Amino acid sequence: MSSQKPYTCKWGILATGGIAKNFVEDLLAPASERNVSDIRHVVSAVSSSSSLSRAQEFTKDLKCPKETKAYGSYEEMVKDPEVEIVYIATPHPFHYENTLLCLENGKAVCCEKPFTINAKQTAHLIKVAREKNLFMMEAMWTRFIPAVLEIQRLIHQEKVLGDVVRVFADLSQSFPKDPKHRIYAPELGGGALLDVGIYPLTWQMLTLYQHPDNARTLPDFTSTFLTTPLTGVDASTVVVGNYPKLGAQGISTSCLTARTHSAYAVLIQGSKGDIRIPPMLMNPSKFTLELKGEEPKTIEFPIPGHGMFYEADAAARALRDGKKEVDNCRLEEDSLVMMKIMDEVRAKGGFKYSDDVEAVRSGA
Ligand SMILES: NC(=O)C1=CN([C@@H]2O[C@H](COP(=O)(O)OP(=O)(O)OC[C@H]3O[C@@H](n4cnc5c(N)ncnc54)[C@H](OP(=O)(O)O)[C@@H]3O)[C@@H](O)[C@H]2O)C=CC1
Ligand SMILES: O=C1OC[C@@H](O)[C@H](O)[C@H]1O
Repeated sequence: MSSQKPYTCKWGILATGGIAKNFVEDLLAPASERNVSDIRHVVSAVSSSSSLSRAQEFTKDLKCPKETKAYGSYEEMVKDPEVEIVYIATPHPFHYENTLLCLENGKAVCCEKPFTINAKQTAHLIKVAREKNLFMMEAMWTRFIPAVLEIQRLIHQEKVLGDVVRVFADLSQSFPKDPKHRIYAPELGGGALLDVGIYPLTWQMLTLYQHPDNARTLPDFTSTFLTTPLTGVDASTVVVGNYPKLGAQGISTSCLTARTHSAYAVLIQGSKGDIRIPPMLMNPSKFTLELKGEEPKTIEFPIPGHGMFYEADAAARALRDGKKEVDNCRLEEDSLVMMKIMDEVRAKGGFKYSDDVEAVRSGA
């Protein structure tokens, strides 16, 4: 074990909903449980736009240390000098303004997926982060999960599957048909593509777009976007990408009214065999490698918690090292490209959110 003092990363938490709870539980988990000793996380502050008491209850329920401050507004928290980086956990339409608020107050940002509603908003955030020389990342946690990194190594460096020819990825969950729930509500950025479809698309990016022989060359896309009469958002979306440099195809599907089949959530097929990932594809802790003519082998990467600490660790190391973005989730080449693809899929489907939700600030 290194004798150097670990780098302390001081987090501010913006919003107190479902995913903020998981993220904070992971920040508070001892880093030693995942064999990490070079960094540590501190929850310096929690803010709620609802009320101070909601922020206080959140810190109490999650057993945050007594030093954790509670704020009844996001605006107050971003002025706290003890906060180094803010984790944004509001519904997607607020990511753009929330991130600007943080950057304008000199804070680094780790913002939940999707980064914003559209590519224009993401491009503006990148411009502001660069002008202010601040670290920023999209909290696409899948990109930092150990099993995922191992799969990338196996197929890109070791080339265990030979030529990768096809990748299927699906995230489908059957949600209660509540038009007010953020998953269906257009004013909260509802719809399959932005909420769940981004994950199977991420798998296409991780395996094919980022393949060294493709070198982040954009694929040719075809897509279908099925809207629901409930609220008009997409309930089911399919995106197929052709990667001519690889001779490969990626098929990404998502649905709000059916569930991913238990057989696999991701199937990566190559000339020498395949890799199967069981549901759920966001944070897999195991996968099965089946090479032609060999017995299938399941490889496990246990996750001692939700698995959100891996993205937090990557952010902390980047801050410690003075970097402005993380490696496996680059701002222009990964997050902005993802938003451009999703813009295109929505445009082909003839779907737009309200002007308010799609807006960028004037002069952006
Ligand atoms: N990485 C992952 O696995 C997951 C990521 N997500 C992402 O995280 C984001 C939040 O999702 P989730 O935690 O499920 O959402 P919740 O509805 O559970 O929480 C959202 C929180 O945002 C704040 N908020 C501010 N303005 C509003 C508003 N007008 N309406 C509703 N909430 C508001 C509230 O906190 P307060 O009152 O304290 O300000 C609220 O509790 C989404 O963008 C989603 O894509 C979601 C689930 C899983
Ligand atoms: O990121 C997510 O992953 C899990 C889903 O249930 C949730 O709606 C989504 O936001």
